[in-house]
Amino acid sequence: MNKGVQQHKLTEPFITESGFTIPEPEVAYQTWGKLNKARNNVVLVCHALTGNTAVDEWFDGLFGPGNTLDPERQFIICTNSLGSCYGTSGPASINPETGKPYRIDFPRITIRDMVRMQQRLLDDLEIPSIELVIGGSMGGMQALEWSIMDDRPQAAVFIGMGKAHRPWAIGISHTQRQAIYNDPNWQGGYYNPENPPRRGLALARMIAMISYRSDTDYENKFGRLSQQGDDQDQFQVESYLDYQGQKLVDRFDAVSYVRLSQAMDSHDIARNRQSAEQVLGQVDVPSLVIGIDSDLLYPVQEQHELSQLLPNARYRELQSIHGHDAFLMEFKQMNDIITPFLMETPTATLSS
Ligand SMILES: CC(=O)SCCNC(=O)CCNC(=O)[C@H](O)C(C)(C)COP(=O)(O)OP(=O)(O)OC[C@H]1O[C@@H](n2cnc3c(N)ncnc32)[C@H](O)[C@@H]1OP(=O)(O)O
Ligand SMILES: N[C@@H](CCO)C(=O)O
Repeated sequence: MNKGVQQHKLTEPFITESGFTIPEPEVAYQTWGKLNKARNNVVLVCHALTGNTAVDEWFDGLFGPGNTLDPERQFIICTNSLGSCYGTSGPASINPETGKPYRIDFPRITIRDMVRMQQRLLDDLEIPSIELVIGGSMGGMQALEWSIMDDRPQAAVFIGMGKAHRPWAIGISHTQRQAIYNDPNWQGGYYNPENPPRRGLALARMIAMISYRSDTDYENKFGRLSQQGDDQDQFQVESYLDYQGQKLVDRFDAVSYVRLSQAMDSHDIARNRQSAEQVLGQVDVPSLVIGIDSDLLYPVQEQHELSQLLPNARYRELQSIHGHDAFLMEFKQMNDIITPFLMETPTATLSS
């Protein structure tokens, strides 16, 4: 667990959209800066699929005076998402009924469940207003649901996602889950904890890493260069993907990966509501929708569409060879785009 992570036990059980009760829900979170007297200088950052609460590590370039995240002025908070494996209730948490980790018995969850869990934490922390909610990818899906489900956000930034997970992204998620299910160690999700489905999870990450980057990025990084592998010469890109797969296996839980990717597939702001036009048409929060010109997973048409459906939104684009993951890398461009938006947004603490 990262230094600075706080564990918060919710007083009431948490019931998922699917009707499953988590009797002793916990939320892990981290904060930076101080809450002001009016308690309205809160910036809620929502992390992506395999992220954790350490915003200062994976959004480090957004921190600093005059940047998007400024702990001198803001109270920045990030919770580990429901279903993840960095401290918030998820498949690796202990099921009080059995005394063992839930694993595959942890239910399917949705992006809205994640938001409802965060709402409960912010209620307990007595936070009445959110100056800014921001996130990319799965984090952007949560930020968007926040702006629909809660009237606390005063401004919102959505990066690299759209109003719903489209079949292209669902298909890529499905392929990754199949890689996990097809690992002989998976055993329908009831695997021996000593023998988790490492190869399946590694393969899932490799597939994902192709969808997160771009042809130009890989061409520039690797070309057709080879290097010595375990038993033979291999292309550098092969070695890189093997490495990335292993790196995730060393830090992530396979069932969390399955449940979080299913949650992303559930993302559809129109689900069990009115049409997307009607739902988004009612969101009057000043919003910035950021696309990435090389994003293969969530192409910029999705962010254009979102910005057009939100009445108070503007669209900006990152120019990057890095593909979808650019939102975790192109910090200068992001600050240059986001800080003017914040300056023009009449939120309580920025304009005072
Ligand atoms: C507990 C935790 O740490 S959680 C960390 C939080 N993680 C997140 O929030 C997820 C979001 N982060 C990410 O997705 C990524 O870290 C990103 C997008 C920010 C950056 O991606 P990276 O993987 O660091 O960058 P990149 O694609 O250039 O890969 C660099 C790594 O590949 C390795 N690599 C590069 N070329 C090769 C090769 N040919 N063969 C083998 N390995 C290679 C590098 O040595 C480097 O290794 P390191 O990560 O151990 O330093
Ligand atoms: N690279 C991100 C996922 C892309 O949104 C992560 O590992 O969380």
